[in-house]
Amino acid sequence: MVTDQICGAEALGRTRCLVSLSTCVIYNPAAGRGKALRELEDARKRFGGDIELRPTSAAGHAVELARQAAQEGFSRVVAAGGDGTVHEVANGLLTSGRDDVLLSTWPVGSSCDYAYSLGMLRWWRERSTDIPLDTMRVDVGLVRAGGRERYCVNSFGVGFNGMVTVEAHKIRWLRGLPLYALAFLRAMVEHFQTPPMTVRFDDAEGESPTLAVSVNLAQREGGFPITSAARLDDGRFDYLHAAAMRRWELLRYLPAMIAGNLPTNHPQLRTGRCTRAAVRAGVPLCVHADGEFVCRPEDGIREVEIELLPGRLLVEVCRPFLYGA
Ligand SMILES: Nc1ncnc2c1ncn2[C@@H]1O[C@H](COP(=O)(O)OP(=O)(O)OP(=O)(O)O)[C@@H](O)[C@H]1O
Repeated sequence: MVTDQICGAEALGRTRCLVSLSTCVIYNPAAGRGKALRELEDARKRFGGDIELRPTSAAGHAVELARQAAQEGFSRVVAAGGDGTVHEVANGLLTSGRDDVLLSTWPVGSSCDYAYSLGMLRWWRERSTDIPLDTMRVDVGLVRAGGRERYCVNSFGVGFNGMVTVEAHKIRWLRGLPLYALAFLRAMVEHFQTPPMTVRFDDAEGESPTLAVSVNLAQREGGFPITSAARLDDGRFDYLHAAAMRRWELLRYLPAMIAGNLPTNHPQLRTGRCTRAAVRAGVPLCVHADGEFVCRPEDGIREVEIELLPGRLLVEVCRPFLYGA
């Protein structure tokens, strides 16, 4: 039951609150490699205590908690954690039957790529209590693979990118970009392969050896700004298709990936925009959506597709810091 709760923005005093919002914070105590709890204690002091805090008890639980919060009538649901928590909370809201619930982010996770594009990461880190927050309707992706269906809000990766996620989940002692850079190097050693794949962007289909396919709504994937021109509400995915690359080339381009300036004229690096994409392979695929597994090779799934749903989600943004400005 929602009572008289104070919205986080109102509790900031000088910060403008758009409407009187009832706020439920869903937090992942495991996020940020266990450092989330400390940051949340800090947040409690910053935002005041009159916000409903609900912890997750296991992976996947945030989906259920978010759906429940929307159905109980909360008007704002905060995902406090990393991209995995945002992914789950977004999936809960998008399957709740309500499209007017505001998704906000308290980025206490490891990489927080979505919060980066929303401007919320810098807002959070700078403790920018006098900068007003705003709302924005953004696009989401609907992913289908082997009878599974789920929403994605930030990034979608097939092949090598999925294997980087496998390695990132094994590393407990790093956070953010260093974590994903190490996971990248490990994946390069352990899982480098370029099997033939049939890749379709809208109606253009082609078959080629493929290292990785990224189809992103936002700018960063695993901390790397590989689709840095992406806009959250432009009705398009930004994609990067890394075809028949060699190991040494991948290593050579790591600094460019970190800096967000991959070459635009490399014959094996194809970029563009689309509203639908599909990948089919002769080998089982490793696929992530927002850093969470859609499928791993052991699932035996060889086909995956993603479709853009324009303006499906209402999110809280910090406009001065939008897109990492
Ligand atoms: N109570 C919990 N116990 C263990 N794992 C959990 C719990 N709640 C959520 N999880 C899982 O923890 C994983 C990591 O969460 P999250 O992505 O939010 O943090 P992170 O990995 O630190 O951040 P990022 O994805 O931005 O690098 C997710 O797969 C999520 O499902």
